[in-house]
Amino acid sequence: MKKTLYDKLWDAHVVHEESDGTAILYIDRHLLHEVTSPQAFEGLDLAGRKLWRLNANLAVADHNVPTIDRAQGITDPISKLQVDTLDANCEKHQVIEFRMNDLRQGIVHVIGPEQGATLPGMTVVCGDSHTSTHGAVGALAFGIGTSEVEHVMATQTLQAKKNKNMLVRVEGALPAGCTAKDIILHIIGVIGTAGGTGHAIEFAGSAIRDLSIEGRMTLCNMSIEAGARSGMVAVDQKTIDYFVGRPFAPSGALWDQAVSYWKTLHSDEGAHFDRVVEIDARQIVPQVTWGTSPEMVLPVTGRVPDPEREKDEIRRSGMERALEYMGLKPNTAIQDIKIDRVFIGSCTNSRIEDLRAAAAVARGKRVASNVRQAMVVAGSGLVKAQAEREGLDKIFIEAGFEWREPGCSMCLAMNADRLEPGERCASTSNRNFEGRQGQGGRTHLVSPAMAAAAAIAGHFVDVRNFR
Ligand SMILES: CC(C)[C@H](C(=O)O)[C@@H](O)C(=O)O
Ligand code: SF4
Repeated sequence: MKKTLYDKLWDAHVVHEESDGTAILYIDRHLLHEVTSPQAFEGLDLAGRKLWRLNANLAVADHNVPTIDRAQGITDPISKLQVDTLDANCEKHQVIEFRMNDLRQGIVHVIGPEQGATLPGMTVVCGDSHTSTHGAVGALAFGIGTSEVEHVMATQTLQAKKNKNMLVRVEGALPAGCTAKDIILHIIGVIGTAGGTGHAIEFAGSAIRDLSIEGRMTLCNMSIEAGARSGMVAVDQKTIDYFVGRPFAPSGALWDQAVSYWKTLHSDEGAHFDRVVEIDARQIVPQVTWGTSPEMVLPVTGRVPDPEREKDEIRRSGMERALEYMGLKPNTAIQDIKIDRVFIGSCTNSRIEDLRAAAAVARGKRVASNVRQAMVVAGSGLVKAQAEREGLDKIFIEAGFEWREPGCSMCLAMNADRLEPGERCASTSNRNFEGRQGQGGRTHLVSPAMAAAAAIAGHFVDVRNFR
C-alpha cells in the first residue's frame, strides 16, 4: 500500500491499536519546559514512579526566563518559582536540563533540532502546542497536555488517534522579499485557523523544497495556527546535512543506518490524502495580520477590511470586534499603520537565518523615533553566539535595537517583556490573540525582514521595495 509520510511515521510507532482506532504510540523524544511539567512531575512523585526512559527526555526553561540581567537571577517571584521548580524536578529525576545560564539554553522548539535531540523519523512530544515545529525535519511532532506529559514520563507512550492526511502543496518560486513566514500566513489566510482541524499536514512542492530547514520550521511551527496539531516536511538532502555533527545525533555506523532510514521518510508517489490544498508561491506578497486571529491577514499592499462589506453576520461582528480591539479604522492602508514596538523572536522566527534577514534590513539604518522599543531575542544561546560571530548584534545595536538573552520573551509575555495597553507591535511570533503580548497590547504578525523594516520606517512597509 502507498503511504504518506504521516502514515509511515505513525505505523512505525504504533505499539497497540484497538478496533476503534485508539492507539498506543511509542514516543522517541520528550521535551519539557517549566510551564506544563510541574503537575506531571508531582503526579509521578505521588505515584512513586520514575521516568521510564530517562535519556529520551530533555528539559529547558524558556517561557519565564528574563531576557536581560540574568546574572541577577529571576526577580519576578512567579517566574522564579516556575523555573526553580523545573530545576529541582530535573535534578531529582536526573533529567537532562539546559539551565538558564547554559549556552545551550533557549526556546524548547529551537534547541530540540539544534541539538539533534529531534531527528527525522522520531515521534516528538512536548507539553506545548508549537511542538509541530519539529515536523520540519520529517518527524511526527505534536503538543500534548500536562496529564499526557505525565503519561509519557511514566510509560514512554501516549494514547492517540490517527488524524486524516492533508497535503498543502506550494509550487513555484517564492518572490524576493517573501519568506517561510509569508507562506504560512498566506496559507492560514486561505484555509483559515480551522482549515487543518483533524488533519496532519504535510507541506510539499517546489517552494517548500527550496526552503532551508529553518524556514521549514517556521512553516511547521504555525501548523497549529492552521488548526492541525502536526505539520511535516519530507526528508531530503538538506535535512540530512542539517544534522551532521549535532550533539545528540548519531555518528559512525549508526549515522549511516539512520540516514538510510531517513531517506525513506517521504510520501509514496500516489499516496492518498484526504484533503489537498494547492498554493501558488509566485502570488505570495509579504503578509501582515490586521486582527486578533492569524487568519485575519492581508498582503502588505492591502487595506484593513470594512465590516460593512461582509455579508456573513458572525464574520462581520468578529471583524468589528477585532477592529475595535486593534484600534483600526476600516479601509486604512496597511502601510499607514504606525507601530510603537517591535519584537523579533519566538520559536517561529528566532533562528539564525531570521536574524540575518532582519539584520540585512536594519544595517546602517536607525529605528524610527516613534518606535519606543525594538527587541531582538535569539531563540537560543547558540543562535545568539552565532549571530555575534557574524556581527549581527552590532548591526542591531547600532540601529537602536535591543539585543536580548534567549527565551520566549514577548511572544506571550510570561516574563517582564510585554506590551502596555494600547501599544501596537510588529511581531515575528505566531499568535495575535487579544492580550497575547500583554493586556490590551495589539499584535501584528510579520516576517523578520518585515518587522525590521517596520522598525526603521515606524509603520508597516513593503520590504520588497524598502531601501
Ligand atoms: C505555555 C504553553 C503551554 C503554550 C503552548 O502550548 O503553546 C505557549 O507556548 C504558547 O505559545 O501559547
Ligand atoms: S516562543 Fe511563543 S509560541 Fe513558542 S513556545 Fe514560547 S510562548 Fe509558545
